[in-house]
Amino acid sequence: MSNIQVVVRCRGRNQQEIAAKSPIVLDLTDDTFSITEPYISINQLSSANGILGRPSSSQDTTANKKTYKFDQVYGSQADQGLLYSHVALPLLSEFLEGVNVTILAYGQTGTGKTYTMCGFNSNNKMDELPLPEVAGIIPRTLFELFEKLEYMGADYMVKVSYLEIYNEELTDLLSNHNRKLRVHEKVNSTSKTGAAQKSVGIQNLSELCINNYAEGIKLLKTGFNRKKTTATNMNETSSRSHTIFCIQLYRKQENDESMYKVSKMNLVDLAGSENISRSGSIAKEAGGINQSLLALGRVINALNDPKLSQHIPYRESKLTHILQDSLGGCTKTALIATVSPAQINAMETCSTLDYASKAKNVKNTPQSGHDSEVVLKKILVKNLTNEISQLNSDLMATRHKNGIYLDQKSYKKLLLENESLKTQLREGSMKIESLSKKCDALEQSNIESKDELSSVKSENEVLSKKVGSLEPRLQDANSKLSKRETTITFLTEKLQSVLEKSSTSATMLTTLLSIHLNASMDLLRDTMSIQSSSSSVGEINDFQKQFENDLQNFKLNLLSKIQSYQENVQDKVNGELRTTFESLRENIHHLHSLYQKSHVRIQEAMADLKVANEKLSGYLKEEYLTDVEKSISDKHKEILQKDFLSLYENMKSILHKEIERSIHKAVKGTTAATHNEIAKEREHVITFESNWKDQVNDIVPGIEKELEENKHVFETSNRKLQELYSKGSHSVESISKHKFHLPLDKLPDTAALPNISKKIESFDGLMSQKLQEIGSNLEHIQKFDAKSAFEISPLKSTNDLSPQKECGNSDQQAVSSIRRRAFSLSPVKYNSRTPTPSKIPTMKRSNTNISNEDETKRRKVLSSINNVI
Ligand SMILES: Nc1ncnc2c1ncn2[C@@H]1O[C@H](COP(=O)(O)OP(=O)(O)OP(=O)(O)O)[C@@H](O)[C@H]1O
Repeated sequence: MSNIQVVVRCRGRNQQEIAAKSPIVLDLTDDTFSITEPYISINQLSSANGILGRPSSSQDTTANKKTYKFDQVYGSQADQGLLYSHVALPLLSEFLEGVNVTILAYGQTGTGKTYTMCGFNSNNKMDELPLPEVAGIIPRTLFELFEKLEYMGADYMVKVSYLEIYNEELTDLLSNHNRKLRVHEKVNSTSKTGAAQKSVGIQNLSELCINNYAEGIKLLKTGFNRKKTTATNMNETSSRSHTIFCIQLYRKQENDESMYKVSKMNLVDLAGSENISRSGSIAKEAGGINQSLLALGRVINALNDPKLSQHIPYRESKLTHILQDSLGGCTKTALIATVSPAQINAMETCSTLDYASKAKNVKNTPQSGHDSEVVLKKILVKNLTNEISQLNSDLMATRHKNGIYLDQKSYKKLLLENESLKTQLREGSMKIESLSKKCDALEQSNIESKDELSSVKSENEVLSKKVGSLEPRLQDANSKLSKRETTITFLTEKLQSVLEKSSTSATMLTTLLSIHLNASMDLLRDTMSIQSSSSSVGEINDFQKQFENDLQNFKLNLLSKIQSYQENVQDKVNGELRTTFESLRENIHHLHSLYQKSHVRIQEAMADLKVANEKLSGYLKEEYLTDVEKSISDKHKEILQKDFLSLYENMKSILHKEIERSIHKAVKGTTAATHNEIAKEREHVITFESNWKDQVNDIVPGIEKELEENKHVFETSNRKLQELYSKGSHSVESISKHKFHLPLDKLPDTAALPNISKKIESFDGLMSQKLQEIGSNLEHIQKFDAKSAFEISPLKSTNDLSPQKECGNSDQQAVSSIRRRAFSLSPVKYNSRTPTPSKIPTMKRSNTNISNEDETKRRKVLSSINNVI
């Protein structure tokens, strides 16, 4: 078992951070690289963004410092080569030994994940060697892999694939086809140990063979350019997706030549783990990215916690499902956490470091040698042969025809795919339907919530109106209360003064009474002293005593009464009035607190309403409306497509009908016109025929006569010729006889030769005279024809029917053409040396208005009549 190796890479401050004058808050043991003291501290707990998260127990925390420890820490001075040689190269060696390895780059957007993994930019050319300084882990690994394989002289095969995970959707970055990719678990039953091993694979993902570094880098570049990137606040070319570049190595085993060891290297560039609002990424997208990253976090948490380790939630996201083996599985894994040193990113840096320190505790059980996946050579060759034969059959099919052709198997496969796509489409449309229903329901609920909102608003308005109306009343009550309070104090004061006055007057009264009493007593005493001598002194004494007693009683009575009155007043003032006053005050307080509570409640309700309103409008703006817009546009597209198809069909049928109707009309019109023409022509022909017959009847006897005469001349000439011939032949025979039977000393008689030649010459003259006579006769016939209503027209051969040619021909040509035509019609063979004019003249109507078409028709008719005749 070994822990995931966790490495932190801190880049230097970028332009944005420098421009923001954001100070460096990260403290590293070494600005380049530290493996012996791999500490990293954040200097400030509070940042511009607020309080940073609480440190976990494994971190040292002083008041303003939070320190983490990792396996390796790289600073801004560390270059690509250094990181590669310490992190990737050891893993490459293990990979060559047959161990599955994974390197993950994790961190906030713009901190250098893609830089670390690929190092591409528009200027550098990775396909040129030596590798540029900025080349990241993938190009360096590809280069080193082939170097090592060549050095080892191993029998190997390398395949690569490039996968993108964007919003939980998989894309094959090395394929032009948009085939649906599916994560599936496969069982590698060909393990050497015989035990069935499970691994996660991706159906339909292209795995392309590469033979050298250049081929590998070409594929990497192709896939890299297809990645989804957007400009965010933090990075102009921010990768919005997770990508996995996978290298698979099949290496022949040294001890068993029939077996190939298979190892896999996953090079993962994760999407930014940023805070949505700060990075400026689209909410849904960031949600999708974070869903995978959160799932990754949960997997790491579960792997950390023995209680949760019973069920590791690998299937919560595509990313964790695919990387199942890399986290807590049989793969040797390294995580590179990239961070920014600036204070403005301190929050994200802290959360990245927290994440990374949790990952540090995850334990994997990398397998090497006999435990790793082994494939029989036969199976490997069989797989490859199948692949090649399929490609070949596709190629053959394509070569034999133009366009894209597939062999039967591929076609069937395509059909199956097509069928499954159709099913998916159906499912999709069903989903759309259900979604649109949900949309409707949402719309309904939205309307309801709007209604609710408006009713709450109106209630709120009523309440605020009530509050408004209550406020002056409360103020009124308050002022009344204060007035009453002043009245009460005034009254109390008055009462107090009255009481004081009454007590003083009572005292005064008592003193006055006692003075008076004392005076009366003195008077009485005086009277008594005067009357002491008298008899009634005893009575007077008694009366005096009685009077004194009564007076005393009265005094006491008065005092007690005054006291009770005073107490009564006091009680009244201190008791009832106070209680009334207290209850009044309490009431006012109660009323005030009630007012304040209702005010607070109303304000809370207003804030809640505002939040709900914002949420609703945000939801409506960002998700609901986008979804609705998308579904509406999809529906629109679908409807438009349908409409277009039906329109197209309608147009087609209308056009067909129109064409048929036009053809029918044209045929009808042409037939009628033709019939008309034929009828007209027939009339013409009939007239011509009768004329012709008349003409022929006139001409024929002359011709017959001429012929008869010529016949006679011919016969005589013929006879003469025959005679001459027989004579000649006799002479020849006799000559030859003479030649062969005469003795050599006897020469033939050459004196007869001049005679013979003379005879031949005279015969020749006779013949030419006769021929001249025939010619003049024919001229005579022609002249005769020209005078009549018809002229003898050259009956052209079919090749000479064009009117221009006819018009352009000279008389000479016309005559020769008459002759040619006549010969072509005559059964007598054409003799170019002695052309014989046709005995049956062809005719042409002298009327020049007749169109060429009519002319042609007429000629045809005449020629056919000619033939018949
Ligand atoms: N260590 C480094 N040295 C030099 N430049 C760096 C370093 N790290 C990153 N950069 C530069 O910072 C910029 C952003 O880097 P990068 O695109 O790799 O970020 P990221 O983490 O992959 O972002 P995102 O998640 O948005 O794709 C790039 O221009 C890159 O060249």
